[in-house]
Amino acid sequence: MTLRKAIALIAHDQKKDDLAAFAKSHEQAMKAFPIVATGTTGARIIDACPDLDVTRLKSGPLGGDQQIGALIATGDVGLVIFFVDPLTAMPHDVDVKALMRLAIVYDVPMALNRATAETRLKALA
Ligand SMILES: O=C(CO)COP(=O)(O)O
Repeated sequence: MTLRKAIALIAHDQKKDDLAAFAKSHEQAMKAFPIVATGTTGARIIDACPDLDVTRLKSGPLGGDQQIGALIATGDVGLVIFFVDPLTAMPHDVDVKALMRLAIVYDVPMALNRATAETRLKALA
């Protein structure tokens, strides 16, 4: 991991199109940061934004959310953008909750929808 803290990108399945479009429209701003992403989300971001420096972790249900939580705990993540699907039950809901908890514990900004993500990226620029 570089000295610059990473932006973590995560999206539930129903929100992956939205996050890929969001990343495309903010590619320039995000290019200055290493990106970490859960597995399937990361593949979508790499497709949409080939110039971004994306490290793909495990898929969310297989531990990817927890890996991002661990990176928060080690101080390697400076911003989490997580497009959450509020209408679908997830088998790994406890992992998502644990990730949110660590973002709170370590006071790392966590954008859970596009409107918040826009404000956070503007703040970074
Ligand atoms: O499930 C997720 C977040 O909880 C996202 O994982 P994927 O990016 O692998 O779909």
